Amino acid sequence: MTGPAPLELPTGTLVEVKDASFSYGARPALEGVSFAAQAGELIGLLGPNGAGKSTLVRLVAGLAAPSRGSVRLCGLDPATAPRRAVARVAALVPQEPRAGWAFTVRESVMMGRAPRQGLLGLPSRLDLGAVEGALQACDLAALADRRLDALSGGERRRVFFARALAQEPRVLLLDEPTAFLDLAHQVAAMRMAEVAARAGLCVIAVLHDLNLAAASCDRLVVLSRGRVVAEGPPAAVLTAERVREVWGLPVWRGVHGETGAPVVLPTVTA
Ligand SMILES: Nc1ncnc2c1ncn2[C@@H]1O[C@H](COP(=O)(O)OP(=O)(O)OP(=O)(O)O)[C@@H](O)[C@H]1O
Repeated sequence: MTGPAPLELPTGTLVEVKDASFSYGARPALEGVSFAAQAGELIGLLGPNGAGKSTLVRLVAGLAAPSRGSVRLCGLDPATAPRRAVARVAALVPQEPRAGWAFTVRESVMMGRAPRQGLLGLPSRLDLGAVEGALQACDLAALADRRLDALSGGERRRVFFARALAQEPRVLLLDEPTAFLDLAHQVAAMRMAEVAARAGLCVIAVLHDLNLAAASCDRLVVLSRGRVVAEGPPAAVLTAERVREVWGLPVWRGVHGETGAPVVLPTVTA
């Protein structure tokens, strides 16, 4: 990665969710979920609509607290730790990030530095370097002075990714990083996630494209109705039986001739 490297790379388990449950009012969204994620791993979080993927990401980011069980993020309880402390270890790119449309790309990426800046918010050399590194890593240098409202949807998603990188997190949480992207940019987004993981970050990405997830991720975690129903390497997790069970869809399951990754294709049309 040409972007900013964390100063001290942690190793081992960075995210640990133990027996966590969460409900929105009376409606359970997660029930007894356990999983752990390590530094250097790219994990794909899969499951049908409403399975609880975004809710799990919100628990890991500390935006909600489990009603039962526990969540640890780099040794912190993310729901009760100071937000600045959480933001120094984890960056979340939500499905629909909030954005100030009048800001330029560079200014938006600089916002990722907020958890590391002093009270006056004046950018240091480190801040400027991190921002330039993130702009380069996300191929945004040529767009740096454009306003966000003058970008395409796909370009804007790259800005949010760059803002998260500029934050220099240990854990990168990506909620549907490939949504609304064309095929080439979907692949580019997953490549950026892979590069971040190879640089030592723990990357957890919510994904709907099973084939893209299988081609990119080290490990897949499948949620269904608020529970983890499978976890492991893509080839072990993405069987035709499991896809039929979890997504309710019969599929042909093959293996990519060049990469060896599993490939699934629906065998029925709507
Ligand atoms: N703010 C909310 N208030 C009430 N219920 C909610 C809220 N957000 C999510 N839910 C419910 O919680 C469950 C899990 O939702 P969640 O968004 O975590 O699923 P998801 O797997 O991310 O789905 P999708 O793939 O559609 O984004 C769903 O039944 C959803 O309707």
